[in-house]
Amino acid sequence: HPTARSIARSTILDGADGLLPEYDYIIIGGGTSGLTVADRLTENRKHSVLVLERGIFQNSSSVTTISGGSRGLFDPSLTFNINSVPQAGLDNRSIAVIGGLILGGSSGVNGLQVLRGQREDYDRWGSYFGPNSDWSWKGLLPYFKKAWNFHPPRPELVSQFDIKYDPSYWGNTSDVHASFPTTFWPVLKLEMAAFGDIPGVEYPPDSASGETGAYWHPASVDPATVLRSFARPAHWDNIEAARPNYHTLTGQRVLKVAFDGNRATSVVFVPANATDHSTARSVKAKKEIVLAAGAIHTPQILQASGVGPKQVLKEAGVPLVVDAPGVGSNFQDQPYVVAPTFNFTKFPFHPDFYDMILNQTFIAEAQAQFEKDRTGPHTIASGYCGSWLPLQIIAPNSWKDIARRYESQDPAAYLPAGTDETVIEGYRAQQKALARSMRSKQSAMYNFFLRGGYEEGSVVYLHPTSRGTVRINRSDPFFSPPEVDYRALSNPTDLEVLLEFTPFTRRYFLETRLKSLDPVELSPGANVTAPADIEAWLRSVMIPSSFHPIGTAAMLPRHLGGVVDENLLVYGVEGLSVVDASVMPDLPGSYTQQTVYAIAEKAADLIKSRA
Ligand SMILES: Cc1cc2nc3c(=O)[nH]c(=O)nc-3n(C[C@H](O)[C@H](O)[C@H](O)COP(=O)(O)OP(=O)(O)OC[C@H]3O[C@@H](n4cnc5c(N)ncnc54)[C@H](O)[C@@H]3O)c2cc1C
Repeated sequence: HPTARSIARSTILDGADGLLPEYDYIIIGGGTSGLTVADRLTENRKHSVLVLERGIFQNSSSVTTISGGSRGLFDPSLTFNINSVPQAGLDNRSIAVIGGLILGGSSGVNGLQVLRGQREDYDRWGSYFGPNSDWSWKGLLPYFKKAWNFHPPRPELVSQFDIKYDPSYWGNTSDVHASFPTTFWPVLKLEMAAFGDIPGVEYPPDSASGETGAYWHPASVDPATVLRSFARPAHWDNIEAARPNYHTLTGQRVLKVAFDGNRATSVVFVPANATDHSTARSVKAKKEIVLAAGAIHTPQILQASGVGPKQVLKEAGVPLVVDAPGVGSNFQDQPYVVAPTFNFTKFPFHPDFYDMILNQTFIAEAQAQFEKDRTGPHTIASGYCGSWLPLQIIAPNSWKDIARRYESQDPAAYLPAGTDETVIEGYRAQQKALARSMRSKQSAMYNFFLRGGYEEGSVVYLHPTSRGTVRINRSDPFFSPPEVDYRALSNPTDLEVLLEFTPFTRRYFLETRLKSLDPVELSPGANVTAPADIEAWLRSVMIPSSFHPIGTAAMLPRHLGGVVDENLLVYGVEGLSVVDASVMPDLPGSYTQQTVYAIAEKAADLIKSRA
């Protein structure tokens, strides 16, 4: 395929000795957003840029292989893994908080699913600033197009599986690729058609058209190599286009941003394996310091730098630069439940998803085919289809009451005790907007994603109402991981919504054409029907995360607890911005990577425009 343009190749510094004393821009975190922004800022070769990344360059097969989805998730050398605060709402379970810790960040370990939220999601973000904000579907669409290079599915797949797609929602110049495999599991056709048996479910023209419904979507796979397409190969790798103005220093943990008065002037860092400050160094930024350490670590770095809730900083002994109550508040992720799970006891389809796990002959044949011409089952990453549905389809009898009860809550009632007034006001604004989304046909609350096997059951709750926190460790702000508290199910609306998901999912299996496959419920079991029993089961199995953390440095007006403004500049200081998933004020009705790349593209334009 044509390489659309020259990709960056930063000089990768061998230790901190090659550092310049000063750069125009320093980017903290060489992940999904950080490498995208760094590439764009160095394109004209005028500005000097340093990327500081805690992980290292890793190109093992755990990163590149796409067959079966994320392998990095199971390779501890590629990720951080923090234990969350025990979750009172989840039988006191502690949850693994996992993200990419390599050059390329989470884009190098994620599940490769490429999904855009609904139009209303991005319009909602702008609405917090008023009617003229260009944070909107219309304002972001050019950046979605710039961020992604779409490759349509093969014609034979399109006709075999009735796939709808429309390239007009996509671009074709980026080196971040979105593509389809050369084959799909046969049962998916029936499973996708079954969604249409449910009243109200539509099939939009494309997964990226910003609508709800059932659809097929691509994966972040480069179709030319059938390897993972992610921020590092897309925005960093190309040796032919060396950019002398662009340095990358890997294996370094940023401890904090240092200020001269209110101006962010330098970044303090240590080798990633350091356990104290004795080897700390610092490097200066002339124009701007850009935070891109992800939604878990960006708030840690801000707080450790003196930008955060003043009480938290006081308890941690960190001198205050600016009281920013929103830093680390408003933490959100998408709860995930592997169930209800059904087994199709009459299953005339072969092959299926489980052949790639259990059938050694099949796996070997697939491997031979893949080695021959890079086609076949090994081109299948993880999920490529499912449904993203509004509450009124899921809960036809109760959606109005759920939305009404949610809207009438006191916004402070379920936030942590002592939450700042501005953060409460921000939640009040979100509450109004989310209640509207709950009533809208065009905002998805529920997602069922299909794998194409004789067993299915993967449900994601797209717009939880509970809000968590990410705080520095008060006794060791710099070297201990931050304290991550999902506060799962702290808002009772989440349980109300989730209690509707189980009967709805049962309807999908038992009251559509899928009943011809004699589905039998494996988990939690057909006898678990009383709300109290479903609740007990949910509390024991639900994971409050789909690895989509956001919101901890939210782009919201300051009086609504915002941390960054519409230009992504941190309030109350100068020369400091945030460009990663932390800035999303609330979740899109989809997974997050597609949106992170689009935000980063827009961020790069914003930064360049103030150069
Ligand atoms: C296992 C997993 C599966 C996922 N699956 C999907 C999926 O299928 N589809 C989808 O759309 N989304 C998925 N996501 C989410 C998506 O990948 C993320 O939303 C997105 O990549 C986040 O980008 P980011 O730039 O905010 O952060 P990241 O890409 O995580 O980048 C942050 C970078 O900062 C570095 N860093 C952190 N702290 C420091 C420090 N102190 N000093 C220096 N560097 C630091 C990190 O090492 C990392 O490289 C998944 C994520 C994970 C982890």
